[in-house]
Amino acid sequence: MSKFFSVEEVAKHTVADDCWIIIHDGVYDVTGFLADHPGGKKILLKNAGTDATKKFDSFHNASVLTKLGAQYLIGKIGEPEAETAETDEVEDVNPLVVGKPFGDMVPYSDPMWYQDWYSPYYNDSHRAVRKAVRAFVDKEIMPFCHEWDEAKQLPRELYIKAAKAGILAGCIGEVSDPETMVPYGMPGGVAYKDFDAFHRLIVLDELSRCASGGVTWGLIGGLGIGIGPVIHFASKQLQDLVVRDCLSGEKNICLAITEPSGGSDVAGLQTEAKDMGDHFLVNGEKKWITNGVFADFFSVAVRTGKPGFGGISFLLIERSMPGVTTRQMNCSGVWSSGTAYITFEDVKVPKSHVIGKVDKGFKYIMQNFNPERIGCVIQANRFARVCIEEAITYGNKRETFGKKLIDHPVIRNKLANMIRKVEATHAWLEALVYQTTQMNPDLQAVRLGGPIALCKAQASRTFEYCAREAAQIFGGLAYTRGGQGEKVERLYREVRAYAIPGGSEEIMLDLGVRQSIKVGQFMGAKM
Ligand code: HEM
Repeated sequence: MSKFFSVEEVAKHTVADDCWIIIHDGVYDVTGFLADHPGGKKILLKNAGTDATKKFDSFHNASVLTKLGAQYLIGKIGEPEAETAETDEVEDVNPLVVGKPFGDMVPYSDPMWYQDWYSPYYNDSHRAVRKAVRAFVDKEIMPFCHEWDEAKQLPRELYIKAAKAGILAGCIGEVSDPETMVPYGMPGGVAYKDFDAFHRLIVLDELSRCASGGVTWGLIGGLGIGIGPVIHFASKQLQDLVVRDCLSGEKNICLAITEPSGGSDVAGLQTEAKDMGDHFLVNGEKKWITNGVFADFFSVAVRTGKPGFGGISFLLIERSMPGVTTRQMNCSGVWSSGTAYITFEDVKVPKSHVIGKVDKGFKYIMQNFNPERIGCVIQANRFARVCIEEAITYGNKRETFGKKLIDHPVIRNKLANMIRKVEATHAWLEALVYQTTQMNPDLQAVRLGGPIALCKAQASRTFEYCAREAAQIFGGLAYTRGGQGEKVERLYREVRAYAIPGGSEEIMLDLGVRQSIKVGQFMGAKM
């Protein structure tokens, strides 16, 4: 039980060897912190013995108190509360509430169905997943994103914890044999057979609330796209080798397609796999490979046949195979995700490690693109949403020219434009995800490829726009790593990691129109 102090008692502790401060009704003895306070010693002494809540809030994120401040907390202002008898009184019901709201209610900081709008897509099982993943992210991820980014890696325990919480399995497509391949239950206690595309959307969306592409790419980036070819096209033997270990967080897999000579032009890839009878001899380089720094398995696109898209195959390469080397790349963002430059030098890959059929790899790459791009949309749009949340919250506390930022029409105009883009993108995303739950999978590549490509470009441009506008609202704080502008500064650096990989905006926009025109022609459009 905490100790209680009166305001008068705190007011007696105002000198360098005995300095107390009140923040949000907590009493902090900061004597031992004076020399280390990043904002300086004098400012604490100037406010010693007083309630400095307002000033504290204007200079810090709330997390500073829970993370760093906790060690200086010595008690609370007030008196111990008397035990209250339980009553049968009915709680006040807010007349504005129409359903079951969830989250902190900052406008537009969550999708509208969280703020209790009616939606045809979600039921109680989705609410259970939402709650479970949010609790996990708030406790296990959110407080540590900055330090993991600076350290350029995620702790191994995070993969294990995320696996146990069902988050790893909740971010990939359906596996053929969940009984043996999925080691833990799904989030929110939902049965595997009932876990649908909207549960998956929620898992990734909630995960992205951490506002770190380093964390999302680091935790599930390589897994989500690297395991796709394995679960959909590989032999049972390869699936047994890879899937369970990756879903238990013990091992990592990545997808290696892009090369130093080209990214979006997949058909031009050059890494060579020479048929040597009982094995392939692989030589080549891969670049910008998410999770490549620490991956145990690599789903690698190689050239086994003629030039162009007809001569590409997929091989499962293991790090333990001699000739595999990876090094960390220095990118502008997503630091903790282990982006790698990989060299394969005379790597002998047994024929049993061919994923699917030889020379059919291009088709597998194409099929992998739709879920990958939907994943990019989910992350980018949640990041854009975080920019709205941060900007609204900051705008309500920061004052300039005698009034709060939010009271300046120019700031509200910025927010309005951010909001309309994010909400439009989210509605399109949900409509597309719904199609994936209804449409014959063979039709999806043709009918959904174009709209998903356009939606990816829509999401990354929305993200870029919102990161820019939030950075303007935060001013210098978003130009400095850490502190109050931490999330916005980091996200601003990470925009390109969504606008380029998985199909650059330029390719997405062009593909979206080309494919829609073809579909229109097949459907008899008179153009
Ligand atoms: C338990 C009490 C406190 C703790 C643990 C604490 C911690 C910190 C930390 C970690 C920073 C670095 C920036 C960040 O990470 O947010 C910082 C900066 C700062 N703090 Fe505190 N602080 C405390 C109390 C206060 C109080 C009471 C004031 C003012 C009355 C204050 C004024 C400042 C200022 C002016 C900065 C620099 C902000 C900037 O760089 O823009 N701090 N503090």
